[in-house]
Amino acid sequence: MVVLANPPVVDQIPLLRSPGPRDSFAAVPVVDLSSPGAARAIVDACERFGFFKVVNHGVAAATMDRAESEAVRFFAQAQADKDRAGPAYPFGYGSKRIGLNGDMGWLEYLLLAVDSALLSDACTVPSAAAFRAALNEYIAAVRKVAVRVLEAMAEGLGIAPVDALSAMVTEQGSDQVFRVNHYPPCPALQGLGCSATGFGEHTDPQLISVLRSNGTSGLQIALRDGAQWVSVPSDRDAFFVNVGDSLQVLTNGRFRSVKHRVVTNSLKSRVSFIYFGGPPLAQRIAPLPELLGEGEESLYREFTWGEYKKAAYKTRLGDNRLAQFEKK
Ligand SMILES: C=C1C[C@]23C[C@@]1(O)CC[C@H]2[C@@]12CC[C@H](O)[C@@](C)(C(=O)O1)[C@H]2[C@@H]3C(=O)O
Ligand SMILES: O=C(O)CCC(=O)C(=O)O
Ligand SMILES: [Fe+2]
Repeated sequence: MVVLANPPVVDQIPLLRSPGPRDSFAAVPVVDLSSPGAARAIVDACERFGFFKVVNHGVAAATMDRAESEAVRFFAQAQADKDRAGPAYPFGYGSKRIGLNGDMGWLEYLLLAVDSALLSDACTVPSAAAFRAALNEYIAAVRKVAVRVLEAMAEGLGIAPVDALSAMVTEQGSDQVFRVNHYPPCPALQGLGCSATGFGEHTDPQLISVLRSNGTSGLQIALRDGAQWVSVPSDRDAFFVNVGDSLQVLTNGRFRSVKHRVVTNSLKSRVSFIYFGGPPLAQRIAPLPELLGEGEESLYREFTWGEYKKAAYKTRLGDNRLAQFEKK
């Protein structure tokens, strides 16, 4: 039997079949955030895919471009300088290792804490004033998008008050995380019919994640409960929203947290920004009463966000983190 070894450069990184043109997800739901139909369209997309694209979001292209070029400048530094911004846990620069339980990907990243609408003062990385200012401008803007999306969800679901969901990510002590990912190209795999895993398959544990990337594709989502992976065509002018595990529980499974992953490109680097909206640690995560039909029970045992986060951070990326909280 012939066993094909990974080329040494991607040793330890799982390989995936390279996406072909037929794997492209042309039907990604697009929500025009300025339209009166946005609330309905968001609920529909969350029920079908747990994922959608947002256009007409009102964030200036200059805000996104500035943050992107500062990030490119950061990652272009010598490895020793970037390492000085590490380790990634609890917050800082990391490379290839994702989480603390053995996951590896072809990427480097900054994992950062957000306090209110700004990078937390406790998070001294990144230290360059221009990069911090650009990220703060971006974070304030993307957080507003997250709030508008969560308000539209509440409206579409018929939940009052309109900030029933958004308040969870804006109130004092909310657990917001911001991540900058850089996936360098992986030319060693060019023409081999496979790609390196950038970020392995997973669901996000929070309520929602709002993602923006440069024009390089790589993001894939799982359709039909993981039976099929499709590539999401990149759009540097739009945001992409993931339903997270906590929102799945708050809606008693009506919205599904979307399984997603990133595959690397052999020639172009991908830079992405992701805002993760999580509630305060003490927030109880349980289905909203308005969403439970008569006699309908929660599908999950009760837990707080702090309990869920602690359990989630003990799991591997691809594990089904919600399974241990499902009622048998
Ligand atoms: C392997 C892991 C990385 C992760 C913590 C975990 O143990 C399981 C959840 C992972 C995830 C996915 C979404 C976000 O990127 C993230 C910051 C999060 O909150 O949960 C990561 C965690 C991480 O990179 O530390
Ligand atoms: O980098 C990306 O495009 C997505 C990464 C992701 O899913 C994550 O950081 O949780
Ligand atoms: Fe994710």
